[in-house]
Amino acid sequence: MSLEIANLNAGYDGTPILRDVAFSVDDGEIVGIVGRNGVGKTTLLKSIMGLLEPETGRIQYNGEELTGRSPDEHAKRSIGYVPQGRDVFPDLTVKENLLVGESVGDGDETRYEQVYDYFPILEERADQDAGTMSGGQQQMLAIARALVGDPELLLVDEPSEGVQPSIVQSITEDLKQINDEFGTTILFVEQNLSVIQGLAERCYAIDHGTIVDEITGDAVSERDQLEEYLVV
Ligand SMILES: Nc1ncnc2c1ncn2[C@@H]1O[C@H](COP(=O)(O)OP(=O)(O)OP(=O)(O)O)[C@@H](O)[C@H]1O
Repeated sequence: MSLEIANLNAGYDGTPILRDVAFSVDDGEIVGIVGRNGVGKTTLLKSIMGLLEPETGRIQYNGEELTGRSPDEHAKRSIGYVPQGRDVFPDLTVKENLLVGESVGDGDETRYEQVYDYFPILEERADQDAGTMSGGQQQMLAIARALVGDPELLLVDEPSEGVQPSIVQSITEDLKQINDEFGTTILFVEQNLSVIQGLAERCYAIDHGTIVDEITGDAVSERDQLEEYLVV
C-alpha cells in the first residue's frame, strides 16, 4: 500500500479550502491529520475518498491515480472510509449496516467473526436498529462496517466525536490493534489529544487548508507541540 498526495487543491463551489496539500503514507503506518475545527480535515478525507472532486492535484494509490474515480471504485481498491459523525443507517439493524459494508468488499464471511471479536457488542446487538445505539456503539459500527470490506487503507474521520471519554479510549486501542493484527494502514483526522497521542505514529498538522508541520517520533507524545495546532 502506498498513498501519495501532491499539489492537492479542493473546495466547495469555487471557494478554496485545501491549498497545495502534499504528503504520503507508507504501508502499515498510522498517520494522523491534526488541526482545529474547520481547517479542512474532512475536506481532505473526502477528496481522498472520491466524495469531492479536487480542483487540481494528484492522489496516487499504489501508483494508480485516484482522482476522478468514484467512492465505489475506491472501496473496490480496498480503501475503507469511516465518515465524520459515523453516518450509520439509523433505520437498518447493526447486521444490515454491516452487510452494506460487505457488499463493497470481497464478501468474506470470516470478516464478521473478526469484527465481532473486536466489537462483541455488535454481535449482541446484531438485530437492533443502529439509530438506537449510543454514539460510541455507532462509532464501533461505522468502523466495523468499513472493516468487513477488508480495507488495506482505512480513512477515519474524527473517531472521538460525540463519543464518551471511556469509549474513546477503547476505540483508540481497537484501531491500533486492527493496524497491528491486519496490517491495515490508517489515516485518521482528529483534534482530540489523547486519541492522537494514543494512535498516531506521526502526524501532519493542518491549518487554513495547508499542511504546516509534520510531527514525528517522540514529538508526537509532547503535548505542547500538538496543542499548538489544536487549541485556539
Ligand atoms: N459542503 C460544504 N459546502 C461549503 N463549504 C463547506 C462544506 N463542507 C465544509 N465546508 C467549509 O469548508 C471548511 C473546512 O471544513 P472541514 O469540514 O473540512 O473542516 P474540518 O477541519 O474537518 O473541521 P471539523 O473538525 O469541524 O469537521 C469550513 O470552512 C467549512 O465551513
